[in-house]
Amino acid sequence: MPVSGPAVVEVAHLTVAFGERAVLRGVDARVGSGEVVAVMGANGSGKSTLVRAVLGLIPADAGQVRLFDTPLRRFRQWHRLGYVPQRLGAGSGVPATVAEVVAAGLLARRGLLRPYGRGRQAAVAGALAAVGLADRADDPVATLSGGQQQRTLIARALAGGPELLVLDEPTAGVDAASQEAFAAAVGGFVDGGGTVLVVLHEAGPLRRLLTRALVVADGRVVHDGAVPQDAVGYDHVHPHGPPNGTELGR
Ligand SMILES: Nc1ncnc2c1ncn2[C@@H]1O[C@H](COP(=O)(O)OP(=O)(O)OP(=O)(O)O)[C@@H](O)[C@H]1O
Repeated sequence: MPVSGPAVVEVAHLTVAFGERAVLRGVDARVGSGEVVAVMGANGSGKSTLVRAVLGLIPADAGQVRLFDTPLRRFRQWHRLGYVPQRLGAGSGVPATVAEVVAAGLLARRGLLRPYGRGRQAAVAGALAAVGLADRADDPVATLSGGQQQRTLIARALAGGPELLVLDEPTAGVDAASQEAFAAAVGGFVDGGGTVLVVLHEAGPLRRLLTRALVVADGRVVHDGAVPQDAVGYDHVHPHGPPNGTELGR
């Protein structure tokens, strides 16, 4: 693989267990500046756990995570990251508009943008335009389709002007129009020099943007390199190979 830019995410020997059950078993991974890296693998293989541990949302049992060359425990520059979780917490009961949800993405920028200032409004409008939802700004988010709600979350992540976007299965169950709008928004982010770490079942509309794929199986990275042609996962991932630590296609 070509050497990428300075490390944005570095993971070494990362181990996470829930109770007795090890879900990540010594994962090593690196995402360089400007890369668009997919994390692929079967249901339950540990993909979400990996990105959540990278973000410090769940504690690691062993190993190290560095973000922007800083150990996770000392990392404070959260405005440099945008995170889109698997889905909008449904049923929060808060009747927020699309613009309000997106504005929440600016909270990490507190102090840089005044609450109701023009800079803030422009950041919200720009992020909504990037995902093709400019005309829905004032609608309650609950009235949007699932795909449009997912785009709202991406706009929220983009609004703060992050350098790294972390996306967890952003296109799962999303209609084709939203998938294309999503791919265009990520493409614009990447063209502007952004770095992306994205959990995916299949490359789908992001394929042209992906620079590399990490395939996770049973808590280990079993492939780090070219993006697989087919949906990865299920039981056919490398069924005849050695049980762990092996790279596909070499
Ligand atoms: N908070 C938790 N407590 C206990 N077990 C968990 C927790 N989070 C995840 N797990 C378990 O860890 C394993 C890996 O889950 P994870 O969500 O990382 O998988 P995934 O590869 O992202 O799967 P999917 O493709 O279905 O989203 C699963 O067996 C899951 O049940």
